[in-house]
Amino acid sequence: MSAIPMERPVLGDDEAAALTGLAARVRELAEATVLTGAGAAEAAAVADEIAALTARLTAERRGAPPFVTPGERRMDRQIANPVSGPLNPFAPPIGLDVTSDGVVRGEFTLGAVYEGPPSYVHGGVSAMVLDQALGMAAAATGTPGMTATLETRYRRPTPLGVPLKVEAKASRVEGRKVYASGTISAPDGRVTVEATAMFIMPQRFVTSEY
Ligand SMILES: CCCCCCCCCCCC(=O)SCCNC(=O)CCNC(=O)[C@H](O)C(C)(C)COP(=O)(O)OP(=O)(O)OC[C@H]1O[C@@H](n2cnc3c(N)ncnc32)[C@H](O)[C@@H]1OP(=O)(O)O
Repeated sequence: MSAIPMERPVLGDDEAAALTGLAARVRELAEATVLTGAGAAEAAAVADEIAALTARLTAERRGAPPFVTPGERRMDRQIANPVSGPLNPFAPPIGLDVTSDGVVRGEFTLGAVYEGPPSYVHGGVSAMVLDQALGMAAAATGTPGMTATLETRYRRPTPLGVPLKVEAKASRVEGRKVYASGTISAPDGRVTVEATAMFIMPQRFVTSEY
């Protein structure tokens, strides 16, 4: 069992907007950090200022990321999700829509902080994006689950700094197991990464509400 508590405070609109704004600034800071040409002295001075800001935020520290009141989908309460969560500076964040027929789609651009091979997206980042999109497609069947298997096929390098598309759909449900597949494609429409996955609704969630 995780040491992180499941019970979370639920943010009001004002606090969610303020923290989302904070996360956006930290995201910019992360990109500025990997791209800065500041010299050693300036980098050290900025590091001191950031340490002071971190101490200010840590003065009121929660045990786990908060939730917001979800809309249609229960999982949307997790605004610190590392793929789609606007509260998470690590997340691009990627807006993922689910159509009425269960197709998950999103458009996104990944910058320098997600670089793997020079000028291309890190393969683990692509896998993370696909895990989320395929997981949402699985959940759209009405049987949300944890990733049991995720297979990625990297057909060609995924470019940084250009608009990418992710798409996913569930293919079948077998009891607690849901199978899904999806792709990431480049602006020319060519698929760069394909994925298939199997999600399992944990036995413990069958009898308790997730
Ligand atoms: C929740 C809402 C989220 C909803 C949110 C959706 C969007 C979020 C997307 C991100 C999702 C993640 O990253 S999730 C995080 C990454 N994934 C994880 O950490 C999962 C860790 N693994 C587990 O917790 C567990 O092993 C589970 C839940 C996968 C299965 O546990 P279980 O429920 O106890 O399953 P169990 O009874 O043992 O087995 C049931 C059947 O599945 C098979 N089976 C079990 N595990 C596997 C496996 N890894 N690969 C293949 N097959 C497997 C068994 O052989 C058996 O087959 P048979 O006898 O029936 O033939």
